[in-house]
Amino acid sequence: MAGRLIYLIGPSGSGKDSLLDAAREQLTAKGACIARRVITRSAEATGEAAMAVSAAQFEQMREEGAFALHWQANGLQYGIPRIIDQWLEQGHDVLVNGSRGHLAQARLRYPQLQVVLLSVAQDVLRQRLLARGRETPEEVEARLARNARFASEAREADPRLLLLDNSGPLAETVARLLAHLHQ
Ligand SMILES: Nc1ncnc2c1ncn2[C@@H]1O[C@H](COP(=O)(O)OP(=O)(O)O)[C@@H](O)[C@H]1O
Ligand SMILES: O=P(O)(O)OC[C@H]1O[C@H](OP(=O)(O)OP(=O)(O)O)[C@H](O)[C@@H]1O
Repeated sequence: MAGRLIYLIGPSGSGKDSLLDAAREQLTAKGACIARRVITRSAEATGEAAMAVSAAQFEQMREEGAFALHWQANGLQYGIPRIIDQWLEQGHDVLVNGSRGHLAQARLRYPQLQVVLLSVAQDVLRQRLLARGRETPEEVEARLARNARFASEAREADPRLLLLDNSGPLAETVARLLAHLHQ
């Protein structure tokens, strides 16, 4: 039986990477797989279990069909490796740190994908992004503006989606994600 594709979305800084990292051990123990993103940012600034490549390398990988999904956001290119199709065929659940902007296209390719939407109050979000220290204050504001643009879309989102608030402790968000996946 095919596995489920869990497409995790939410504003920059809402905790997508943190959630996947914190849940990694328990998820893999249950046979789930977490996609490793390919991103055109430097390895130092990747700050996660992602593969950093140059724009030229990304383009070559894209042309060779290396990606199941790929998109552009925040001035960067993001790719989800093709191996997820094999994992899904083998019956593994697959979790992807996805893009809100790419959701419609992702659904075309994976009509059964399940959306998990992380949310965090905007002021908490600003503080977390600044504290993360990866972007400049201007880049943080651009991410917050991008978030605002998606806010209305989220309200009319897929009724089957799981809405996860991550304004509280990360461990609680992890527990709610695992409970949802195992129910
Ligand atoms: N529940 C939480 N409580 C406090 N800080 C959090 C929580 N979740 C994430 N963070 C912090 O917020 C920042 C942004 O999280 P990150 O996982 O990088 O978000 P995203 O992948 O969605 O951009 C990181 O510094 C992270 O440590
Ligand atoms: O369309 P959006 O929902 O805004 O998403 C744009 C991109 O931002 C996130 O990546 P990344 O983790 O690189 O960025 P972030 O850490 O700044 O959120 C997410 O995984 C997308 O790849």
